[in-house]
Amino acid sequence: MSLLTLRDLRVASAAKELVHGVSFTLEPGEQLGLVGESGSGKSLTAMSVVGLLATGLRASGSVLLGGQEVVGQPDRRLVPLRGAVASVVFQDPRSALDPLMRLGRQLAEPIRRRAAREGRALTASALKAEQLQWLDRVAIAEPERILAAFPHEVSGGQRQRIAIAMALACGPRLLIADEPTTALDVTTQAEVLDLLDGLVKAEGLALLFISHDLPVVARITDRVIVMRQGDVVEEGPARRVFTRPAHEYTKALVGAARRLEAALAGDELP
Ligand SMILES: Nc1ncnc2c1ncn2[C@@H]1O[C@H](COP(=O)(O)OP(=O)(O)OP(=O)(O)O)[C@@H](O)[C@H]1O
Repeated sequence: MSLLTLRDLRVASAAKELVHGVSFTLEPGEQLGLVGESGSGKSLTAMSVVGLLATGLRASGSVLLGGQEVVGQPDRRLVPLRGAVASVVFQDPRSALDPLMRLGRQLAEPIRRRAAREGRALTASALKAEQLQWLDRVAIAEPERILAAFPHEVSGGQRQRIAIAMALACGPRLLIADEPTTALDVTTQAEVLDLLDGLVKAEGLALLFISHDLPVVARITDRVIVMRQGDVVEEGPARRVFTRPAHEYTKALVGAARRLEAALAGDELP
């Protein structure tokens, strides 16, 4: 059974429809990219998967996550799916972190929730060992200082690493990453992306990776869906979409990415 199946997902505000019927499936362990310019409906599609649309927005159609319908379900039905089946890493790690709580306490929460779900007793020393293990897996140096720190006392890259650790510590089968590196500087972007890619593959997780950056998506996903103004305009293997785009809009996205790469490399622009 597919881990995730969207059938004719539509998202509308009181004023208008914003996502016009998106359908796709995601298999366990598969990495899928969702690309498109700003405002194309990527985030609304992704947030519909976990039933986290803003007030005033309504989803219709069907989203089956881990075999359970998400659309139209009350929060109490969705809470058990969040973290256990799918968890989310957002563009700005501050949205996942409480500014007034030490990072160690925040990281302890998903570790405790997972242990409770799995019926494991967790002693204080076992909890500490798991916290340190997660910090190691997200390549955080000075783990003791970081555990005792508040979010504003660590760098943006470290905040995102902690947010990734928290998302994975829940033990999900699907990780949704919504522009997870956009808020970081270029060097940190590459490091965090490699980290995310490595962890997802090591854990055998499915990934729904959202970005406007087609080359990045092509690098870490198997398959790509291209969205424009609330519609899917192209879907296919990541390499093929990047090297031989079929739709005019995808051609424009690829062309823009190539021009940017050439400019950064100091080549002459075509
Ligand atoms: N709460 C809301 N109320 C009304 N319209 C919204 C709301 N959230 C998003 N929209 C609109 O829905 C459309 C799709 O938004 P969405 O956030 O999914 O785009 P996106 O492709 O993720 O863009 P970005 O890359 O900038 O995040 C946009 O036109 C946006 O303005």
